[in-house]
Amino acid sequence: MSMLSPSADPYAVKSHGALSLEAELGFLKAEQPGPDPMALTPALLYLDNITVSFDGFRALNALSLVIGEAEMRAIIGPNGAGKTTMMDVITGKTRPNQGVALFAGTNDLTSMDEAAIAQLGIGRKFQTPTVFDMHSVEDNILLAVKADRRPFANIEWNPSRHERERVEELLERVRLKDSRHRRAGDLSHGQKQWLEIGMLLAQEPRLLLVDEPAAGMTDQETADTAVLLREIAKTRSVVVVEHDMQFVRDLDVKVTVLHEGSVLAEGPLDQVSADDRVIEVYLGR
Ligand SMILES: Nc1ncnc2c1ncn2[C@@H]1O[C@H](COP(=O)(O)OP(=O)(O)OP(=O)(O)O)[C@@H](O)[C@H]1O
Repeated sequence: MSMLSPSADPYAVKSHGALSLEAELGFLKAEQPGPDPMALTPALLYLDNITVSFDGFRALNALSLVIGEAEMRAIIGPNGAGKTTMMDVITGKTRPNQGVALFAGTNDLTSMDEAAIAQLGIGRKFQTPTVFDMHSVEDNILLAVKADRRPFANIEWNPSRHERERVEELLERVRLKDSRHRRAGDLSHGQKQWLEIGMLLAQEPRLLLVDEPAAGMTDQETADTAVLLREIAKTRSVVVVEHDMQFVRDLDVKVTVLHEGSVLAEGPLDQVSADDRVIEVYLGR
């Protein structure tokens, strides 16, 4: 069986869905020696040779990254490494100067606007939670369930049975069932983060981008968030940018280290944290 891998990915990702397109585009690489057990999923997100320049400064420099279906990946790296810029490219906020960004095989993210990319099923959670403080937890989730991505979706306020069931599922999933009647503004910081994750899940994203979820959380909330994201990643792909190394350890997933706009190292946390280059530019500081 043919194996594919982007130029900077040492892992052999089985990329069945994107095979013919990548072959057409000329990305077919040589046979890899053997499958990597951490990467036996079809590619959902495929970035290759992405460069973003701001007035000549390369915030991303020939960045390549592949995320599989239902894979969670942690992205770490020093300030200014390009983590936010990478998320901005994936969500269409920033256009790369060069490179390929494909989603689910055939969707060229570099030619789509932010709304169209969200519609494809890419959800983004920023560091600061944005929930409707004056509304109850339950109503926040219901509003998100109502914000159906399909055109001509029902805009009646009275929730249907299906919508009620969905709200229950989501409240359960993000551990907020007991807080359903509380004002969102009265939740703890960690609970607000979970509420926003629940609102994003209401949109059924195939890929969830999460920016520093553990920042400002208590130790218990941080540990619970790792469990929550691991549950979510059973059925969806998740990319988590994080500086909290204990949280990254709890996620227990493949880690990509960015530095100066490129991938510096990739692999299990124990492996990358023993890498001299990673220690020098990030962990050893
Ligand atoms: N709009 C912009 N104009 C000019 N330079 C920018 C712009 N956006 C980002 N940069 C620069 O690009 C580099 C990468 O920034 P980016 O925010 O992507 O890094 P980061 O890894 O997310 O950092 P942090 O961990 O601090 O959030 C930085 O040097 C930043 O100053």
